[in-house]
Amino acid sequence: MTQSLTLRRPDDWHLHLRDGAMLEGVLPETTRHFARAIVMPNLVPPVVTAAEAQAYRDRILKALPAGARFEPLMVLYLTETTDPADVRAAAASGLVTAVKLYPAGATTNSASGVRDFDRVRGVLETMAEIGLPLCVHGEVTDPAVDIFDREAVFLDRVLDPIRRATPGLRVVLEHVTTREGLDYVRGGGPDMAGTLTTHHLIINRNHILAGGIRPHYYCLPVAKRETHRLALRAAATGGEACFFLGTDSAPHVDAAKESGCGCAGCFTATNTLPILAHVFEEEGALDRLEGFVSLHGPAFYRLPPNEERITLRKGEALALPARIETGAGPVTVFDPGFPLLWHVEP
Ligand SMILES: NC(=O)N[C@@H](CC(=O)O)C(=O)O
Ligand SMILES: [Zn+2]
Ligand SMILES: [Zn+2]
Repeated sequence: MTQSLTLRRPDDWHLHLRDGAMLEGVLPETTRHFARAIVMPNLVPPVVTAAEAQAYRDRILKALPAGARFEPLMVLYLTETTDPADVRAAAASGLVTAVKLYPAGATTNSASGVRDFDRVRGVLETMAEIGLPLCVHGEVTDPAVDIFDREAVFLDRVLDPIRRATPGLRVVLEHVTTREGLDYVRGGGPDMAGTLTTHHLIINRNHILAGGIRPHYYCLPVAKRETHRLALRAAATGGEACFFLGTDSAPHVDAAKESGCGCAGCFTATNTLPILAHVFEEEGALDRLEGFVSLHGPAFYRLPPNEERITLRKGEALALPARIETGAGPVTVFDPGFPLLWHVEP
């Protein structure tokens, strides 16, 4: 029985760090285990221009805990007025690693996102030309579409037309939650990838709604039926290079989650690796964990994998805090519902 596992240091290909006191509070939770992260730009106001990405990057580096080696990979928030020349320059200088598409109104802080996809055609063509990936929040916002169907409908109505109109565009379908999404990524060829979150491997929609409403399990895209969760687990643990970890760790203070209109987002930075080791062990796939957390992502983003190693060891159940205290307020850590026997060696 495997009791310890050494891997290249992982990266997180979809992370929310926020800003200010929240950034300071959550950043150590990620830098403890991860070498790099794709940092989502949905701040208020959003990170739209290269100059804004540079300033945000500086704030992240300033907030790093002493001794931490961590590289934030910056992302521009795509708006209908984004300037293709600014995107081109930001990519050429190495400042940005991707551009993020939020359909306007789809999720937290997405009001400045895209309504009319014809208006971003020039930016997308530039990105296809220079090979800069587009990270996509894949849900339609049409109020007539049931919230559980919004990802599947997005593939047909929005993503497929965009990809057909923009040959060569490299796309990451973020936080895939459905079989339809998985199959779309699998069929998309070498320019298509998908990130999978930690929490969608653990919860289905019953966990949110049965026996009482659980605001800390509410995120977008919302968790789907059990059949989808099982398909996500198979994709994560199956060794397919088109799938890799993007935790979508999305901190909100408890008061904003435990509310009459609670915010979407699960905070998983603290315990993602112990949870994933548990899942991969359950699936008899511990030998594939390194691919999922440390190799497939860099390969898609055309970056070298990390040289540093971490060791996971199985032992006594971890006593992790149920919430972390930040200067912005307490943030509840995602509860996987089982004891965590794997821990990352310090
Ligand atoms: N995933 C979430 O439920 N929330 C994210 C936004 C997002 O990634 O869609 C957030 O910023 O809080
Ligand atoms: Zn999203
Ligand atoms: Zn996110």
